Amino acid sequence: MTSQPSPLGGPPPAPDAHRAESGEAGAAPTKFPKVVVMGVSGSGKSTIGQLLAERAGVPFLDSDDLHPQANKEKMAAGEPLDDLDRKPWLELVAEFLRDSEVGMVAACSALKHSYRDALRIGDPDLVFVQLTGVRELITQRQHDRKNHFMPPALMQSQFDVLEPLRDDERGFPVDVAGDPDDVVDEILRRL
Ligand SMILES: Nc1ncnc2c1ncn2[C@@H]1O[C@H](COP(=O)(O)OP(=O)(O)OP(=O)(O)O)[C@@H](O)[C@H]1O
Ligand SMILES: O=C(O)[C@H](O)[C@@H](O)[C@H](O)[C@H](O)CO
Repeated sequence: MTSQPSPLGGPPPAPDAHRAESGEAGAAPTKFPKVVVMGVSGSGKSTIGQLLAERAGVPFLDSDDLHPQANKEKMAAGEPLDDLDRKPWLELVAEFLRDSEVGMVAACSALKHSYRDALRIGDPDLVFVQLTGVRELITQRQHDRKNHFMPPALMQSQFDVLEPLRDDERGFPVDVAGDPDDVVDEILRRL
């Protein structure tokens, strides 16, 4: 990972920024983990991921920025990505996760178990926050969003491909019906 401009955004690294909120006074600060905010298109990965990173004081990576141009063009043309399209992209995201010396938040669809396995190569302790919600709500939000390469016609394939988190995967689902600040409050409580 040398020639690519860094898509890592957010404030400077602050490894101790996330402190135990309910711990006793003087409790040791907890180190913020590497977190992947995952889910189908329109579930709010970019919105929630960015806000979570801001509130935790850690860098944010939007994995959409790492898609090869060919992937973006394929989606824009109404064709869903397949495993082969996603493989090099997931490897790149895993590299960013591996190379970060501090906790961070990445927004990445990570729809299948095998994709999450590929990301865990970057950090075996990754925590996945799966954004969930009623399909109509997510589809509506995705539809209402402007200026994005992902066409609403691909929503069906996103839900078809999604394999929800299994019990043996570190992480938890979070409902996205509420406003973004409330969703992030819940994530911070549960991390
Ligand atoms: N909790 C929320 N409440 C209201 N609107 C939301 C919420 N979360 C996201 N949105 C809106 O829904 C739309 C989709 O959100 P966003 O772009 O963050 O999703 P995404 O999962 O990153 O999508 P994609 O993977 O296609 O980039 C945006 O217009 C965003 O402002
Ligand atoms: O795995 C995938 O199919 C892709 O990552 C998509 O989820 C898009 O990147 C995203 O939704 C578009 O914004």
